Amino acid sequence: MRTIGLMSGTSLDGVDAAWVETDGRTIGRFGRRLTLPYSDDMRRALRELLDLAPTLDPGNALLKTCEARLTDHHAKAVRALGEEADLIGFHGQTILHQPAAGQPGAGRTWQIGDASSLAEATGIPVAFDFRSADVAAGGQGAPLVPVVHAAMATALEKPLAIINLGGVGNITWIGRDQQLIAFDTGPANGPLDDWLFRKTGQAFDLDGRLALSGRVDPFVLKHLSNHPFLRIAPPKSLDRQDFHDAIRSAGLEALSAADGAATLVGFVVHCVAATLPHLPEAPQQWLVTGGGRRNVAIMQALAKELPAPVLSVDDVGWDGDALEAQAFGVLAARVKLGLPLTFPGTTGVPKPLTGGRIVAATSSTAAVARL
Ligand SMILES: Nc1ncnc2c1ncn2[C@@H]1O[C@H](COP(=O)(O)OP(=O)(O)OP(=O)(O)O)[C@@H](O)[C@H]1O
Ligand SMILES: CC(=O)N[C@H]1[C@@H]2OC[C@@H](O2)[C@@H](O)[C@@H]1O[C@H](C)C(=O)O
Repeated sequence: MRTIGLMSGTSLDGVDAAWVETDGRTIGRFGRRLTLPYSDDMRRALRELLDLAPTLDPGNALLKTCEARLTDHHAKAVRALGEEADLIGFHGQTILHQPAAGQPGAGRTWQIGDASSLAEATGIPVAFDFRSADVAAGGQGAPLVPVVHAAMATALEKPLAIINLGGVGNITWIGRDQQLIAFDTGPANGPLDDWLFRKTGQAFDLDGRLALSGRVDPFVLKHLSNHPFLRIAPPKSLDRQDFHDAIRSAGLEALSAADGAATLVGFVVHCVAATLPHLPEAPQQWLVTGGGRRNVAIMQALAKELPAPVLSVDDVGWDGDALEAQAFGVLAARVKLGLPLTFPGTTGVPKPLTGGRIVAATSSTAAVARL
């Protein structure tokens, strides 16, 4: 199947799009990929939505405008890619994530984006709503990408850890017998980006330069490191805003911009190291993906903290900028083929679970024609 995966992650930096040929279990070929960044205005509107999301009415005007703009931005990304495809995997933008572990029907996860409009705009069927069946079954609804990591890592030595450092961090651990364990590690670039924006007006700490010029404050780091999330056994997942209050009250505000950035980097890395007690066996190597792998301060601190070599996924031939988008291309194929998306070891569902829905351009065209 020729698919286009589309991901708009928690860092709100833009839409990643990637072309993949796949049968859902294996990858035939990766094709073109691109990122279509959001304007500052769009990023501001999305961030506002995240703050409002817990009490947001589905008919809210800002929500509707944002959703339409977001969908349009995804359609532009597909057009810019300029590739033919049989299916699009459209993650949408998570604005709220509140799973209720082990309680079927009690949690919720909310990704905005209008799949029918995207199918209409592109003429390609769209797989979407990847997380809600899992949450409805009492799973965490995240992470979803681990099954794709496992498909890509067949030739690599195990046990292996893949760390994704986006707005939030997550880990995929693959054992010698292909056992899969995955969960969110803690905040990653989200709080760091917010700090940089507040203190310097920059969207993020380019290459970690500011953090490298600062010093970790041991008291603030200790305070943050006591967060109970880190001790909870997996499965576990996070909303981008989950650590917001903890970070606000940790004493960060008294620090300089550079020391605050260094301390937040220290915390991101501590969260990764804190996964070790939750893993059946220490990884032989750690592969880092997501934008955080470009932050030199993060990569240096990871290499110091972790007991095995730390590499970027690009070092084993993967594309760390495209990986999540590629994964949603593969997951789209899995939706179409009725293959499971989530597993007891990834989201805590009792047994492997299918998910997602597909909408085709023709159905919505027919619906429009009937009006
Ligand atoms: N050159 C760089 N130097 C430092 N940090 C960078 C660099 N490039 C990207 N980043 C960081 O990576 C972030 C984007 O990462 P990524 O695209 O993996 O996140 P995402 O996919 O939106 O999030 P998630 O995986 O949580 O859904 C940026 O917000 C920024 O903080
Ligand atoms: C609810 C949600 O959108 N979660 C994201 C977020 O960003 C990183 C981490 O938190 C991960 O659990 C997940 O994304 C990746 C793509 C996943 O599901 O594998």
